[in-house]
Amino acid sequence: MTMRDFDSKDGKMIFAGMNVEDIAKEFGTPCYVVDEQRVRENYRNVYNAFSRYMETEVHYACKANTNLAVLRILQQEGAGIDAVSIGEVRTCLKAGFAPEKIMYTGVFVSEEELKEVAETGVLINLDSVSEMEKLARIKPGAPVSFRITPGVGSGHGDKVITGNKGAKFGIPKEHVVETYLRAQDLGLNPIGIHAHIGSGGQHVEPFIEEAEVLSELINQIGEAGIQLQFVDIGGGIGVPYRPNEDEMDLNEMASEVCDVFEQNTDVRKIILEPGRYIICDAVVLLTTCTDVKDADTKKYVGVDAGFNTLIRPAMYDSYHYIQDGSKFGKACTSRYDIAGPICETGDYLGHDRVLPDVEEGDVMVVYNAGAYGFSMSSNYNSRPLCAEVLVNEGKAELIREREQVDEQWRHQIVPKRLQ
Ligand SMILES: Cc1ncc(COP(=O)(O)O)c(C=O)c1O
Ligand SMILES: N[C@@H](CCCC[NH3+])C(=O)O
Repeated sequence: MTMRDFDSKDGKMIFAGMNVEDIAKEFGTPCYVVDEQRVRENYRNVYNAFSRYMETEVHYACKANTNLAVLRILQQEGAGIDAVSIGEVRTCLKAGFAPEKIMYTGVFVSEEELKEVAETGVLINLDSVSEMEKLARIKPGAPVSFRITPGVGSGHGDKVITGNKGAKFGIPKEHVVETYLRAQDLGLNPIGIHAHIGSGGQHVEPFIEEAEVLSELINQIGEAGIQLQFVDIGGGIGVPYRPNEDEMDLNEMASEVCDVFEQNTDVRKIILEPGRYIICDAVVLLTTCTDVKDADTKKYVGVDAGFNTLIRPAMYDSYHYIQDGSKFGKACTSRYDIAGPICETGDYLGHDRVLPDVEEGDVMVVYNAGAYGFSMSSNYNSRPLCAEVLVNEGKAELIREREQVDEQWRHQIVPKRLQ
């Protein structure tokens, strides 16, 4: 499979059965639009690929997108949750996830946050020795697992690789066994092991290497007298962002990774934490062309979404395919940079894109916008956070209202003497 693409009708793009221009007209732009059925399919793909081989739990990494409606859909599907903050834990509890379905994996966690998380009853996946010692005081006897640093990394760029030696995440693999024994001495109950090698990996091999490292550690921990109930290989499954890019073979990944655990360990339960794979291609960002500018050396399509709305191109130089949803399938005649309304030269959504003759008012569609799109958006330049819309069976519903400018003043205080 390659990148997901869409149908057209009368020159307009059809997303999940709806004309993107109609959605833009009804809800305004910029707005993120979620295809409910695709979220469900993506979840089922991961679950079905792995559950053929091992007892499987898919914990959606909700940092990718924490919209409550998206969380409800995944809760209905039977997903669990990977949460990184007390905010994410509370949001998922609000969405209806039972505490037993949520695993918390923080990094550099404050004692205050750890206490709050412990009170909710979710499983805590410890990231450091200090966090372990704190939790042993806060919640004696608590079941725990540990995030380990496997020395294997993979991802779409350096900024999102997490499993390499020296990374800020996890317990270095050389100290894993002593840490499990210490946890036991402190009265904690270690029941699992976890690693996450990075985000956006497109190759199976690093996941196999990760499984090999985890298997070796599971055995060493077993020899030290601690039998673990599950192995969690984290998230990181990439998706194609470019039209001809191939998808990583999920079935091959599942078969090879599970084979490593089955051949080498007694652990029969696997947890996965995909964020991107579940939500990325289920969402498009709609943004309206506000201006077409000829700037000597290049032409710009100016749009109403900048890096305040989608930061990935500016932050990681990430590629997002972009089409003119108002002239979908029409002959491409010009080359443009697509740039937003933020007062920074680095504010762009795409460089050098060949498109039909774009006109003001056209609805531009940014593909694969579901993962780390809205969840990384900001108020920079005092721009309100955008709307989110859910589409199902040809009907669109608002799932997040567009923020208003005055809502940005809510938490600010001007001292009396300055009033
Ligand atoms: C611990 C953990 N699990 C899962 C994920 C989800 O990663 P992805 O969205 O690439 O699947 C992340 C983010 O990189 C993470 O830090
Ligand atoms: N935010 C990154 C992925 C990192 C995930 C969190 N560890 C992205 O947009 O690709």
